[in-house]
Amino acid sequence: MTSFRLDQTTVHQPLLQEAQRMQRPENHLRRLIETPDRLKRYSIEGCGMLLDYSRQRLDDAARRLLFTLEDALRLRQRFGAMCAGEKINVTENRAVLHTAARAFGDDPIRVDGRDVMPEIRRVRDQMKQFSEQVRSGAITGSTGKPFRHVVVIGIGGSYLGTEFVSTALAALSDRRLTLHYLANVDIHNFGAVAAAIDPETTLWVVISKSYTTAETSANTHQAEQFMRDKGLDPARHTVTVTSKGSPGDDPARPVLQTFHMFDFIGGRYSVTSAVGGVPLSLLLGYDRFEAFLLGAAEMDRHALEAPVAKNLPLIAALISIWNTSLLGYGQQAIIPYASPLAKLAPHVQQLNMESNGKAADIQGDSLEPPAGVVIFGEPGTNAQHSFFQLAHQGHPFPIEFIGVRTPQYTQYTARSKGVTNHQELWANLVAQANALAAGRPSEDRTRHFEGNRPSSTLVLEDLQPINVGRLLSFYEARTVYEGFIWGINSFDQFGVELGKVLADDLRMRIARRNSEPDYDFGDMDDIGRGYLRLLFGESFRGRVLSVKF
Ligand SMILES: O=P(O)(O)OC[C@H]1O[C@H](O)[C@H](O)[C@@H](O)[C@@H]1O
Repeated sequence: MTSFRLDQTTVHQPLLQEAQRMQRPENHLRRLIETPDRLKRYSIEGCGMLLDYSRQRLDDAARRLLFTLEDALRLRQRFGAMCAGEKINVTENRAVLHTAARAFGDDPIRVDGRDVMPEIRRVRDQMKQFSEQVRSGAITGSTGKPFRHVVVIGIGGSYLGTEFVSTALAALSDRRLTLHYLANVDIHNFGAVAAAIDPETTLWVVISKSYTTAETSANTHQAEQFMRDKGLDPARHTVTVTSKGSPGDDPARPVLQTFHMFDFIGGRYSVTSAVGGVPLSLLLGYDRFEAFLLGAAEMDRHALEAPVAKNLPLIAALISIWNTSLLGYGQQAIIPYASPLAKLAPHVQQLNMESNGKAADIQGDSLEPPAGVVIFGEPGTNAQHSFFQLAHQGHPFPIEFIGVRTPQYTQYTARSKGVTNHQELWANLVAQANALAAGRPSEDRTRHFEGNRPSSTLVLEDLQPINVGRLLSFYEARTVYEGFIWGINSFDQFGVELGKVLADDLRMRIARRNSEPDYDFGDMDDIGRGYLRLLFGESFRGRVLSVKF
């Protein structure tokens, strides 16, 4: 039988032995990076990107073995099946076709025998037309004024990826239009947005695949009430991005326009669908959005076609598995030395951790230990001045650094200590990766740097839409490949359900108290009761609080 998960391959035990061998002092990264041509032999280029993994704890023997996983687990073949519309989301019996959202050829992509491309093209055309009409002022708010504020209401996959891309490309945006996000149900979030917009010139873009998400519903109600209070008709200031037939696609509740999402594109993989497409083409212009899609499509092809030794996301996935499941690191950081990529780590947190934080394989059998890795990150150099103390001397974690060769602003060239800001940034990027790898021994333990801390560096030429598209698809493909190696379904998310069910019950009880002031939560469990009493100004024991905190 062919294996579908790492720990069932014949190469698993040998890989564990290789990982053991890497613990020996002679395999310290300080030694590995001194081997001849290390950088040349442990870096690859493709799709306008460079991946340097010379500072990973790998030597030729370990790498050779790691690369055999491609064949043992038929990784690219499985990636191909995904792109061809096979229903690899087995628990939900769905195809996984985020790659179709940026496919531009004439080839059909079929699900259950039906070509999905005509619908995808239709939504793309709709986005192009709508964004052009809004940007030109042909479509206006209800009082005839052009839209100047776009508020995206959505959470999780209906928010994070778009925020990553809009932040990355903000320098190219139409400065007449301001994009705001309303994700959290926290009223502070709504209050801040309400204070920043001008209702007459505001377009609300409600994004929800299900259109039943509690936070999104609450914020949409809040927005509708706010518009009515200002004497404006919310329907004439709203578009929805949602699944066909959802409550957000109800002809009985008309809005300016509805853009469809499809069940074969999961929320966290949906940036290249209308989820990202509507806000990004409003902000940047449709042509820039399309350039972004073309970059993502190019990386999809690379991920599928490049042989393992030259395949950027596949190598990144193998390294991630090597670090997590073989060397035993439980965390990874993404540290872009480019502030426009500040929202990359929050996006990849959802993309990767919601996809791969799983305890069962695709056949429903237990995984011990569970799959997944904790991902976090902040831009450098800021990170150096906050948590890098721990990176250098505390509990170690692998890092993915990202460098950008040409910044978005090239006109500010004042020099400090003989260098420009951008050059200073690069000096730090290179220094950090070296310091982590090589360390610096000292007799004084407080000043001792153990080193041997792995990192990779991804270099992009610039932050134009095409490269941001490539980067987005790189992380998607990396996540998918990791899931294939662990043998899990990276496309469901049952782990988020339990908390929602419990919140439903609590919401009902709070609503009951709102209408029945005598209801004291008496039929609840002790701890839950205590917290709901607290919310209504009583102590855990049911007395009215005298001191407010
Ligand atoms: O797009 P929606 O249906 O509103 O879902 C928004 C988000 O909420 C859920 O809880 C999931 O964890 C996410 O994967 C999803 O993207």
